[in-house]
Amino acid sequence: MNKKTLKDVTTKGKRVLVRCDFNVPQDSEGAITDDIRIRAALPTIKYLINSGAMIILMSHLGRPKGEGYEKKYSLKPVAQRLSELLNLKVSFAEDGDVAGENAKKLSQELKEGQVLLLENVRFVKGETKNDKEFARKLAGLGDIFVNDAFGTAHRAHASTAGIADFLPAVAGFLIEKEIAVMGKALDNPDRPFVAILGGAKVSDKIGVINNLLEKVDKIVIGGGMAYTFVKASGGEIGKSLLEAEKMDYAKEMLEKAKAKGVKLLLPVDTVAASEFKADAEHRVVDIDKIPEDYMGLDIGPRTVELFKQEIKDAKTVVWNGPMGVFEMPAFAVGTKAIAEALSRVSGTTIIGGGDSAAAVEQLGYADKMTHISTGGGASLEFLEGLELPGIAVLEEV
Ligand SMILES: Nc1ncnc2c1ncn2[C@@H]1O[C@H](COP(=O)(O)OP(=O)(O)OP(=O)(O)O)[C@@H](O)[C@H]1O
Ligand SMILES: O=C(O)[C@H](O)COP(=O)(O)O
Repeated sequence: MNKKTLKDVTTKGKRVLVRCDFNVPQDSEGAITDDIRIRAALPTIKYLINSGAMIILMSHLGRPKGEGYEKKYSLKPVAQRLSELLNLKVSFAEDGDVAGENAKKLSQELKEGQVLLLENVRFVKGETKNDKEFARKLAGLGDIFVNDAFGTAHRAHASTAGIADFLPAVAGFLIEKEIAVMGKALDNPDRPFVAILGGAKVSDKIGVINNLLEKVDKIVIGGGMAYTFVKASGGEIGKSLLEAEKMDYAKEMLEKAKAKGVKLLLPVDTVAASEFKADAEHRVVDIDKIPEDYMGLDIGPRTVELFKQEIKDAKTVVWNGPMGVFEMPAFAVGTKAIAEALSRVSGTTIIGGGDSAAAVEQLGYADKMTHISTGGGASLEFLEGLELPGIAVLEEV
């Protein structure tokens, strides 16, 4: 990486603003169900503690609308978990303005080696708009900016990009590690190279397929991503997740794959449910014959076998996005089967995304994978070969 890191700057006695990606999955009560992203930030935070910096952490959580404090999206549970993991008090700036009076006061009071977490930066509209004034306000809290939020490095937001206009900006250890490991695996990948896409952020991630078709030998599409393709091919998808404006694009991608000789695989069957609920009535149906009032919430058994066959002999696999609503046991079968199939691949396996990583970890396959990236969309954009805005703004060596 040709970017400066933490080690290239003096941090002792400095207020260091660190952008992390603490966008962790939570249950309906707000309890954190997977803390990989918090643990992944610890090397940077511990280094700063030991170097005598005053540490001010920033993150987003979920996608609030930018209209001030909302309990559901508060980072307070993250402050508690972080404090347990560090075995150290982590102050929390309860502040709907994020960088308002309370945050200012608490950041001024920090002593060397102490840690403060700000509230969810997306409580302020200016964050996702990369607003200059909000970036300036955040920057006003510190002396140095460290970006360690690999999972959010594909967003040009105030706390990931704009802030670098006002402070010296360097990379944290997580960003450094992600780029090193993925760069090495993906620079000249062993083939067959297979990408598996799923999840629910369809409009966000469907766009990567165009570039992926230039890089991979096969693309396997499951999860919420599949139904737009099925519908675009003339299938009946009932109430399944659909990105209607992307249907033409999906059609184009199916044609492009054919023209390029890249195998693009869609599910052949699905577990369709009467509602989006853990105990909903459900049954297996053909992927293109989902009844009108049903929705596909997992890949079906024939699809599992088909996908497993395609993965078996791969030499490089990148997986992003679960195959179904794995948080509900009735719809977790496909994701579990794919995770298991990946754990047997002898080549390089890279898992990207908050939920995909959580699924692999919960199933006990984490140590069977080459790399579990903290980035979902970010790792896909990295794989596409795009420059991530949160990294582009950092100072060069
Ligand atoms: N068929 C489906 N219908 C609706 N939701 C689905 C379906 N399949 C998977 N999902 C949901 O997709 C979500 C995960 O998607 P997402 O695209 O956010 O992946 P991710 O691995 O978390 O990546 P990122 O870190 O980019 O968010 C899960 O909460 C899961 O329940
Ligand atoms: O989960 C992610 O992929 C990152 O935290 C980025 O979140 P976003 O897609 O809401 O920007």
